[in-house]
Amino acid sequence: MHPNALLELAAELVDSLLLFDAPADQLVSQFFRANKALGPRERHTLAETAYGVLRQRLLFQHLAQSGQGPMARRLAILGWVGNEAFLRGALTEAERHWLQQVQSVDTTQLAPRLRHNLPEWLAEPLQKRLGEQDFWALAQALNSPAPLDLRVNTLKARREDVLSALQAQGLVAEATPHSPWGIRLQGKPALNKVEPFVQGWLEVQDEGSQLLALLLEAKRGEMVVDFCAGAGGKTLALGAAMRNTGRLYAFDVSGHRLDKLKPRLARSGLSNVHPVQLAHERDERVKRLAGKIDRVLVDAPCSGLGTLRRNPDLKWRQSPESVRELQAKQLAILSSAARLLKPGGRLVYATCSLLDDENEGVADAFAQAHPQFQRLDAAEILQRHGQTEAAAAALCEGGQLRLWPHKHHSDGFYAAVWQRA
Ligand SMILES: C[S@@+](CC[C@H](N)C(=O)[O-])C[C@H]1O[C@@H](n2cnc3c(N)ncnc32)[C@H](O)[C@@H]1O
Repeated sequence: MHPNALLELAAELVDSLLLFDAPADQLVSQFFRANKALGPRERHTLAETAYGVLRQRLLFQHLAQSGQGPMARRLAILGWVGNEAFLRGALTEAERHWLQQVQSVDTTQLAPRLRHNLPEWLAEPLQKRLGEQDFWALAQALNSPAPLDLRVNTLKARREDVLSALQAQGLVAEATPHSPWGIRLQGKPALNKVEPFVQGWLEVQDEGSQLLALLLEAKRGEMVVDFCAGAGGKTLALGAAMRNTGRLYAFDVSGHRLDKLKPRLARSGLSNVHPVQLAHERDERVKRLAGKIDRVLVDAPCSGLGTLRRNPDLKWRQSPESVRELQAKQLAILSSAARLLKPGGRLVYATCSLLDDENEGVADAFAQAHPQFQRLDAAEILQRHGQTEAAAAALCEGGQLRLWPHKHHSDGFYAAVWQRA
């Protein structure tokens, strides 16, 4: 494709993402469906360029004030991820001159908001919690692309064997440091051409997300509920940990998300999973199972701000109001899900948010209202699964799992664990 045609498409995509009327990944998929002729390399350039603009939106909008022509084109030029010589082939003489000028701006001297590229309502609590040095390390990590993490389906394969199979295919793969099921791949190979993936030995899953499932320690033959199962990322990990025995309910209010679980279940070889669409968290089907369940995972709907490396649009689509609404929902779901547990049963509350309000805030409010639930130390659980005492402690704060992209190289995650007395 001619460089200018690709740049124009990038500008069109940037324009549509900046309306923020739907999640960026959905808009990108829609865009590719409407432009079927695009090859894999062109798709990569378009998606990464648009995501780059979302990540550094404040800086790029500031720098783009000086140029001419449509704003979206200027933003696409600034965010361009791909061959620079190719980009130059798309630029007019005036644009080349402008780009040279902006590239010489010393960005370290710009206002803080133009350097961290976070909305103030988000930057402020993070800065307060983490202190200057960690805050800037976090901001930098959040504005970088995430690695590709995979989880080995232990029902079908062992991690050592999968690593060898991936390396035999010429891929650079290594075991993740914390999850006993994880593999980190270098680059972004097309997984549908990777044999161990085709065989159902692997699922895409961030290492942190794997640790949330691990904290439940689901066992053979148990009754387990994944209360907010969505498309089943954690359900699949739990089903494999249960060695495909017992009964694993995958609850969710979204039929659309549960529909996405079904083909993944078929690939995984699991037959112990029962997807159930709930009307809401106090659904009759939840009440019928009250007191009967061994383990419940509540991977609550949240702001998703821990996944900004993958979903940079979320920082512009969330607000203090949306976080407040989520907090109330999280507490309602957790309180309802807790009723499912037998005495001695385990409850895990988890989010992929960075904010205390959605994490410790909700867990503390739940704990106060439910004295029959006793806290378990997440670090102790992780030590039972291959982490040294020091490594487990470094993943936790006050007995709760607290993963940060700049420290742990996973998405940001939180989890609290309780046992029903
Ligand atoms: C963080 S996502 C779950 C991701 C999923 N566990 C995974 O690993 O792929 C949260 C899910 O909660 C669901 N949800 C929202 N409100 C709910 C409710 N009242 N009861 C149960 N699930 C709910 C959403 O539909 C969404 O799929």
